[in-house]
Amino acid sequence: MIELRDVRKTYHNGVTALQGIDVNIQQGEFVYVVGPSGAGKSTFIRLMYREVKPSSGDVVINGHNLAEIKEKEIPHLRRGIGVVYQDFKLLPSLTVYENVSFALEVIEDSPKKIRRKVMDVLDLVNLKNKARFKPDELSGGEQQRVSIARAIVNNPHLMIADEPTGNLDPDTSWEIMKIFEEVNARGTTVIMATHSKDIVNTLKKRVIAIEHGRVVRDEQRGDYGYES
Ligand SMILES: Nc1ncnc2c1ncn2[C@@H]1O[C@H](COP(=O)(O)OP(=O)(O)OP(=O)(O)O)[C@@H](O)[C@H]1O
Repeated sequence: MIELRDVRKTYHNGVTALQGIDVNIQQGEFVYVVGPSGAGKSTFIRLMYREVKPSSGDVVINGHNLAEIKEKEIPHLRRGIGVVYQDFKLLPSLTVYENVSFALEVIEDSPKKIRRKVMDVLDLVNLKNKARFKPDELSGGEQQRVSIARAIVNNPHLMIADEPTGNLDPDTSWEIMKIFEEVNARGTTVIMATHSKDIVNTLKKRVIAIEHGRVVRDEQRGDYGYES
C-alpha cells in the first residue's frame, strides 16, 4: 500500500514540481499517471523509490515513511521495487542474461537457483532464445523487454515505469503492455506515467491526472483526457 500525504516538492533551482499531493494506492492496482509535459509526473513516480525526496509531506510505502528512512535503508526499499525507463538503461557490455542476473539479489541463492530465476523472467518476456545477445543486437521492443525482466527478477511488490513505450512503435507498445498486465495479474502494483492516449483509452485502468503539480483527476477506468 502506498500513501502520499500532502506531498510537496521544490527542486534546488526553485521550481515547484508538486504542490500538495494526496493519493492512496492499494497493493495490486494498475495506475496510469497522465498530464501535460512538465506537470510533475516523473517527480511523482520518482518519489516512490526515493529517487526524489519530498520537500514536505509523507510518502509511506508498506508502512515505511520514505521522508524519514535513512540513506542506508534505501537499497532495502529499492529491492522491493522494479523500475522501467523510457530509454531502457541496459548495460551495453553485458548480455541479456547478465543484465538481468546483475540486478538479482543473490545473497543466498545457489547458482542453479539464480539461473532458474533469470531464465524464468526471460521466458515471461519471451526472450529466452536471446539470453546471450548484447543490447545493441536487439530491437527497441526487445531491449524494453529485457529491462522489464530486470525490473521483476526480484519479484517486486511494485513496478514503476516512466513512459515505457515512449520510444516504441505502436505494435511493440502493445506487446509491452501485455507484459505489464501479466506482471500486474501476478499481484505486483504497477504505476506507469504515459503520454499514450491510445493505451490509456483502450486498456482501461485507474487514471491519476496531474497538472501544475496537483492531482486534478483520479478515476477508476478513466480516460486519457488530453489530445495526444
Ligand atoms: N532534477 C530537477 N531539478 C530541477 N527541476 C526539475 C528536476 N526534475 C524536474 N524538474 C522540474 O519540475 C517540473 C516537473 O517535472 P517532471 O519531470 O516531474 O514533469 P513530467 O510531468 O514528468 O514531464 P514530462 O511529461 O515532460 O516528462 C518541471 O518544471 C521540471 O523542469
